[in-house]
Amino acid sequence: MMEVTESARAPHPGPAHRLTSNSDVSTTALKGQRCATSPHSGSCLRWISMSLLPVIVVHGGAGYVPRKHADLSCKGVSEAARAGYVCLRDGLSAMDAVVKAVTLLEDNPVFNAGRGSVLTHKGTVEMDAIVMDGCTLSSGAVSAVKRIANPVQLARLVMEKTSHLCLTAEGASQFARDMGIPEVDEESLITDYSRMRWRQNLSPDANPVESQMGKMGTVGAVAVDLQGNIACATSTGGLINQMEGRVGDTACIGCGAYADNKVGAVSPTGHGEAIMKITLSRLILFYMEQGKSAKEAADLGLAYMLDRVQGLGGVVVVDPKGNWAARFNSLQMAWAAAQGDEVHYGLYAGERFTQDIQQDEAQS
Ligand SMILES: NC(=O)C[C@H](N)C(=O)O
Repeated sequence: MMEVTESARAPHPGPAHRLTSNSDVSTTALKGQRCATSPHSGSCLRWISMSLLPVIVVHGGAGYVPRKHADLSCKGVSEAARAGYVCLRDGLSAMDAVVKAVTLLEDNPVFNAGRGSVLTHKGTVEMDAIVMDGCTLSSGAVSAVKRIANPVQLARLVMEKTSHLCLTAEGASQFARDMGIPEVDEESLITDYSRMRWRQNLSPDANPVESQMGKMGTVGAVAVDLQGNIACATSTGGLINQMEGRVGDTACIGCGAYADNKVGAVSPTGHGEAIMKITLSRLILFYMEQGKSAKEAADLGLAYMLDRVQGLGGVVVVDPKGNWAARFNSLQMAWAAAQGDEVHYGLYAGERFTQDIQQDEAQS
């Protein structure tokens, strides 16, 4: 994994910051667990941590974050993690929490998802999103969907209201209309920054593959709730100047997300074609099934992707006990984790800031 020395960058404005020197952005194993059965989950048996649950970990995309977006990215992921954590603390499900967090990130124009999505070669917005429930292995996804503000919510409806796993393009739009989801003006999803980068990449001497790393910004979340149920969600505008109709990893189960109460959950970001070639999310969970920790498995999966298909990216990972990891081999990845009434976040490798959630709530 890329080792970046501790950044001189100041943490984003806000109370109660401290910079830790902990370069291991993941939790350690814990003591004191019990086994429990949820009234909602039938036969799902889970090991529940007394101290590490609930937990949510979010990311705002791997790649290079422009300097002017660095603080906004950290603020965005911290707020999303915090909002998801409040859901969990209030007893809502892991699925509620990841959808809440990803919805906020989609609404934030700093990220490449929902509002702020990158543009296709033709200058249009086509988005992919997925959710997965680790108790039942139910999943829902949409791909190449247009003119809706929150694709992650549509993905959840695909999971809950249809017998399918993925709806695409016009079929997904028709389903959104059937579900009463309002259509938004495409312009409202497009930022000046996205349009500027689209124009730059239309020029004949542009290198769109290289510039992918300039704004990846896909968003995602993984969570374990108080019942020990696990869920994940991922949402993206895709790759800069991608072909119309391109379906990336985000809409594909096992690639752009996977959650299983027995093992953990993964939400990745990075070059979608590389992620799909090695089915990154499921691969990382496979390593965890073999006994690797969340951090070890994340590093092994990312190293394999780099070695085998020269793909860069990042992941957030949780296991059923609430151990988590945020790992990446790109230059940056905005991430945040909320656990034990603290939010940890960072942007460069080895960087970790911490805020106290209760103290912040008392001050606001
Ligand atoms: N920003 C990203 O992570 C891109 C996304 N994985 C895709 O290829 O569509």
